[in-house]
Amino acid sequence: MFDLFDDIPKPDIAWHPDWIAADAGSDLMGALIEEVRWQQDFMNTPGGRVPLPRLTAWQGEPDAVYVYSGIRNVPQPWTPAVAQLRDAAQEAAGARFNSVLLNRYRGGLDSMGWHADKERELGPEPVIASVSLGAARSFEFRHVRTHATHTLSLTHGSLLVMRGRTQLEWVHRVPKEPGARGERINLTFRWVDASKARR
Ligand SMILES: O=C(O)CCC(=O)C(=O)O
Ligand SMILES: [Fe+2]
Repeated sequence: MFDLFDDIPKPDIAWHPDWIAADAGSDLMGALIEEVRWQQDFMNTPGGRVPLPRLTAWQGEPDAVYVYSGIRNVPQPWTPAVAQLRDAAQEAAGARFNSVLLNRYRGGLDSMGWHADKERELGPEPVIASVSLGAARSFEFRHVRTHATHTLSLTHGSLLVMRGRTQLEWVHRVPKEPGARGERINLTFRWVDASKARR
């Protein structure tokens, strides 16, 4: 039948809300808080250098060098809980990952602004596997041309796989939610081809 809404674009994603059981997810979150070397990074804005509104870490193979804001980021070695999640994410996504960006949202005022993960070293149609633990937060997609939006609640133990043209056609963010209580950790597993990096 003719459907008025057939034209509304949808991001190319796979969504597994109950990917990790709640107890196992809580154990993993505790391990990640302990074993990961969390750091406070800064970004350059017209108003000066400001702290990112979250803690971050970058792990992976030594050659998975990632350049952003002109900074060459050499990954930290894999730690045990991260490596365990990487193996499971590879299996679920049917793709290989040589690095991961970890984000730690300390509360509802921590956030990540609109962006697409489309650095050259990720290639044109990257598969990105995003694991969420802890406090559920909204994850919004916005279509770059139509501004259509799509919102998911990234719950404890969930896996979101983004692929195909998602990074070309959509931006995404984790908005501030002053009412959200508690910490959240997110891991986005990627394949970085350092030879494609801008130099
Ligand atoms: O915390 C999230 O769910 C988003 C993470 C993200 O978009 C990224 O690391 O590029
Ligand atoms: Fe992202």
